[in-house]
Amino acid sequence: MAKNKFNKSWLQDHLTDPYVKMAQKEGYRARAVYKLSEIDEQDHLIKAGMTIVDLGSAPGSWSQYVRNRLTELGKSNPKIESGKPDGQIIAIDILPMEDIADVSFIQGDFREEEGLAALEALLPKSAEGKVDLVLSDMAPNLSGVGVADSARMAFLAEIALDFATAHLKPEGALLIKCFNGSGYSQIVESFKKVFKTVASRKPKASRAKSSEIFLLGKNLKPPK
Ligand SMILES: C[S@@+](CC[C@H](N)C(=O)[O-])C[C@H]1O[C@@H](n2cnc3c(N)ncnc32)[C@H](O)[C@@H]1O
Repeated sequence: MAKNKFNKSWLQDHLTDPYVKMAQKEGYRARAVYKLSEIDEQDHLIKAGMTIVDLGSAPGSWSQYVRNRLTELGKSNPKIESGKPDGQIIAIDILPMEDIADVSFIQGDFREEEGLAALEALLPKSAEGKVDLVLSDMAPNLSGVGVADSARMAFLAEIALDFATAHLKPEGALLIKCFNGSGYSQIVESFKKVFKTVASRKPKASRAKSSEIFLLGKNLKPPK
């Protein structure tokens, strides 16, 4: 009964949500795109020529947005073929994702060695060809038990941070989704050990009643 009530209220919110309508109109697969677009507009994350990794990419609206931005930026680079992005996009999700042109997608679990290795195999090989931006909208399947869900989310945040530490260029950035609950302050502390600047973002498209918050780290500190 309680579950039905929850589903009804979610459906009501979804049907009247302006971001859902806008996403449908603009051809994006999820309203989540407006969380990334707002943060990108504020923080100028996406720039021409970047290699960008999208963790937890399905159904694909963040990858679509990144592809659109890099294609827009490619218009002013005569070396880029018309309609092509000026940059590289690599995405991973446990779930399947319908193809997006110019996005290299791996279906795999980022927590598992196999998924991580498949992702790493797609990264640029040259020393100067490291990653510019790592995005993570990964979220666990919620159990409804706050402490357990926060712990799973914190684990995803930690492994995204490990990946970014290993693969980002010194001036690179990492944007991740977190829950502002138990474990959040530890994630912020971990970010502060790795990045010179750390900021939290709560974009308008992120529902006010959700504890979702995004953490942005920029410019790696030199390794000790
Ligand atoms: C909120 S959705 C992402 C939405 C996406 N940013 C978009 O704009 O379409 C979270 C995604 O994280 C994925 N995910 C969760 N844990 C993961 C893991 N360990 N490895 C890969 N993907 C994972 C889920 O399968 C889900 O598709």
